[in-house]
Amino acid sequence: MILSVQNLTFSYADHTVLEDVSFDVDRGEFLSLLGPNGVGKSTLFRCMLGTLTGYRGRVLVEGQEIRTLPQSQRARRIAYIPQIHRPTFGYTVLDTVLMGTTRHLSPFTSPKQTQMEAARDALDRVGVSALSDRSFAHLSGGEQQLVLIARALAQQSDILIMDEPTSALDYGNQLRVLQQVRALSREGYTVLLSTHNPQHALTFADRVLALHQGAVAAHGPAREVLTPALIRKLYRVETALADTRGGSVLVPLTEGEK
Ligand SMILES: Nc1ncnc2c1ncn2[C@@H]1O[C@H](COP(=O)(O)OP(=O)(O)OP(=O)(O)O)[C@@H](O)[C@H]1O
Repeated sequence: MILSVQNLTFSYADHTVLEDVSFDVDRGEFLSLLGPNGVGKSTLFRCMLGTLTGYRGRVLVEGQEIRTLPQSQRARRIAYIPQIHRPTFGYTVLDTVLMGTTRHLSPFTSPKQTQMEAARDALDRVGVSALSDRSFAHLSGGEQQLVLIARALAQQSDILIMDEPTSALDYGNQLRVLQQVRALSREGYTVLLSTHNPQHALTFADRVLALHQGAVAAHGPAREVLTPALIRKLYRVETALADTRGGSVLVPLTEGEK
């Protein structure tokens, strides 16, 4: 087990968002986090990243409480991959990825050979090294998301936290990014990824953690816990599960079909 969240309770002022949340994550696992808008997915991630520290309970990374680690050590263990945003700055793709290595740099040094190698290797790993000299701002959303993943890999952390990385992407780019993320987990990276699309969890994740009203509603292998009953509880919609050549598919039921 690489991560352990134990009895985590977090409140913003008097608004309790997470209450007594516990789960473990194994090395190399791809865990998908599901739950309705406002349930506390981002809040949970921010506690796990050590950026929110006022929680009760424990967040342990290989037995060490995350909020007691200095920022540089936290970044060595866990990388956060943000949603894409439209940047106004004019960095190249390679410079953007090099920023993932800056905890090794002082403001007065230029990237060393090893950092250049880490950045180029990371771009290569996610299949976008051909974009190295392009302007990051001018890439498509899918390409930008892959570059942000490369930046996290260049940071050389072995745990990747991704908050709705596919929300701004078209269908093809969503699948390409998720395939890439799954490939990284098969290489040994531990991935926690939140999504509003339970089908993505069903197709790509090993396990699912579902939050409902601040608590864990389900936790286990994606194909076992992602049932129409859970979907109804989380999202108040009716679905059916269909077996296809490509795996299980959640099908929304219309009024007449329920
Ligand atoms: N800085 C803050 N101060 C006060 N309340 C906050 C703050 N950030 C989030 N909240 C509240 O905490 C709750 C959980 O928010 P959070 O962003 O973690 O949910 P989420 O599951 O990630 O939502 P979404 O799926 O819509 O992105 C919400 O009710 C939100 O309004």
